[in-house]
Amino acid sequence: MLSCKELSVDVGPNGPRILDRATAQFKGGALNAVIGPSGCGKTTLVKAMLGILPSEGEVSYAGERIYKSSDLQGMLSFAPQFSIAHERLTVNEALQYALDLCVRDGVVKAKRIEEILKRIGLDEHRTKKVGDLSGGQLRRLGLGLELVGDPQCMVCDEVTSGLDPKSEDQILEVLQRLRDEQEKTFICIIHNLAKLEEFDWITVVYEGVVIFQGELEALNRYFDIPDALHLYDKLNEHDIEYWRERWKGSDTDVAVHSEIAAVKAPPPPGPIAQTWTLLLRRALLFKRDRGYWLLTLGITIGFPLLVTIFAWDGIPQLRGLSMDSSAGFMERASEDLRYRIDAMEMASLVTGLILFQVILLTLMGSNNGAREIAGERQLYEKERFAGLSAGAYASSKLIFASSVAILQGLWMMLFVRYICEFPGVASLQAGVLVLCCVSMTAICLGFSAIFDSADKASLLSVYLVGFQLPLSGIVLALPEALVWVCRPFINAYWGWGGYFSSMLETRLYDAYRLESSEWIPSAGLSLAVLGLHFVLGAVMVFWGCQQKRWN
Ligand SMILES: Nc1ncnc2c1ncn2[C@@H]1O[C@H](COP(=O)(O)OP(=O)(O)OP(=O)(O)O)[C@@H](O)[C@H]1O
Repeated sequence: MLSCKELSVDVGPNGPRILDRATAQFKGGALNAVIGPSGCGKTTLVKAMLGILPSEGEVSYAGERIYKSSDLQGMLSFAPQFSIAHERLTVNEALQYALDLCVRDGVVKAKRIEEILKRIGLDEHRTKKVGDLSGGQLRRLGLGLELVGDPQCMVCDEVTSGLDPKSEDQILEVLQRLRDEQEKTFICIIHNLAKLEEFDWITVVYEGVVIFQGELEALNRYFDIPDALHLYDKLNEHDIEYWRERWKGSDTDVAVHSEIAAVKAPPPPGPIAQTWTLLLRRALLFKRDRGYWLLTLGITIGFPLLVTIFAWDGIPQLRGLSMDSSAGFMERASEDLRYRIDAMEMASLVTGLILFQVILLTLMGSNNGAREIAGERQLYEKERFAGLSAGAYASSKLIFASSVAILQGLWMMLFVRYICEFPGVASLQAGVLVLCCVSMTAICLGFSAIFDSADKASLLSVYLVGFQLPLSGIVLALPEALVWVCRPFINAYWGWGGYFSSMLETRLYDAYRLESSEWIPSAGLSLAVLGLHFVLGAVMVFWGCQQKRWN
């Protein structure tokens, strides 16, 4: 079934070799165990075979060479060390969404979900939230999630580790029944050597090298031990070179299994159907995550309120200045010193208020995007391995986060404009504020797709927001040489400029011009630059989602 030849994994170009010329063959329609002391390279071996880790050497499945993970799609599934599913979904929902991402045919899906629930013994727990399951139930759900695509072969990393004996037996029973009734192949990394008699074929890995393959009896004979529990003591008696050479020179024939033909499941649904499924699941998870939606709602409503609080004292004068530009205004301003000072103060208040709106929108953008992908990266990697398209995933994240950002930008514009009676072209202001929030959301989503840790992505997003004010050069003067190095990348500058330009035909704009003659970008240019920021963010999201980020 699955086999590898001279497979090696190095950590980085000059790093240590953590898998060294491993050669192994796993048995089809059987329970295969992979054992070895902790840290010996079991996970590395299976991940290298599945194309999850870059490696040198050959991998084959049913006699066909495998070059990348996607070559195994529809034939093999992988259950990583820690079962992963969204904690806020019920067992039924987790399985249903996994099926929707993996299987096209509605009748097959309805039948399969019932079969899986019964097989993994979670039928009566189908309405329980994943987060409320016990360790054993969680592992069984993990298995159920691997079964949705009906793969011929399943690789399970420590599917029984850390479980009580009863739960361990339950899981092994599920695997054995699947082997006997459906000829499924399992390759399981296990730690409990007392359970080896339940397995048909055993692979021993030691210090990154495969040093034995065979049945339990042959293992006991080969290592000259009374039972498998003595294996690790025996391994310690010699160094790795001894064991490597002994296995190389041994006449044990591992090519004993007749090759089973590959069976490939039908292709998964197309990217549009997968995007739709992911959007539905994201909306449900958003609704269930009370803390997150309360925070999002809180900042969406609270931030515009904050802006108007800061505007409060100046609102009466603001209203006086906000009418359309009328003839004689400039003349009057230049004659009347008092009026001129008032106008300049108003212009500086408005500058601050616009900047404040824009900065708060970038903060909302960082909240929308920074944790979105990195926070569920392992789940995504697992679903991608099972057939989820990276493009569908990236699109669903962009659509969902941008929808939230559009609402936030619109609400900020409407609320502040109404309370402060800001003049200017409403559609331009809405466009600029919405795009400010959406583009920052996309950039932070990009960080979330590029970095493997949600904390790193959040930290970078917070720094980016923190630098908006000083690097925009609006309130604090930037050194001349830096102005046009920084500004093209500073969301807040274009948000501010675009908004200010929407007031071109008003007294406020003229009042600002009394104080400053600096160039202000037009609303059109600002919208174009913010649009480019969004495109950059979207490219980062698509590129980041294409990369492999397994733990
Ligand atoms: N990215 C990495 N960088 C450096 N060392 C690594 C990396 N990944 C794994 N290793 C090292 O390679 C060795 C094999 O790791 P692996 O996870 O394959 O072991 P394992 O046998 O599955 O361990 P366990 O049974 O404890 O899960 C370990 O010493 C581990 O520290």
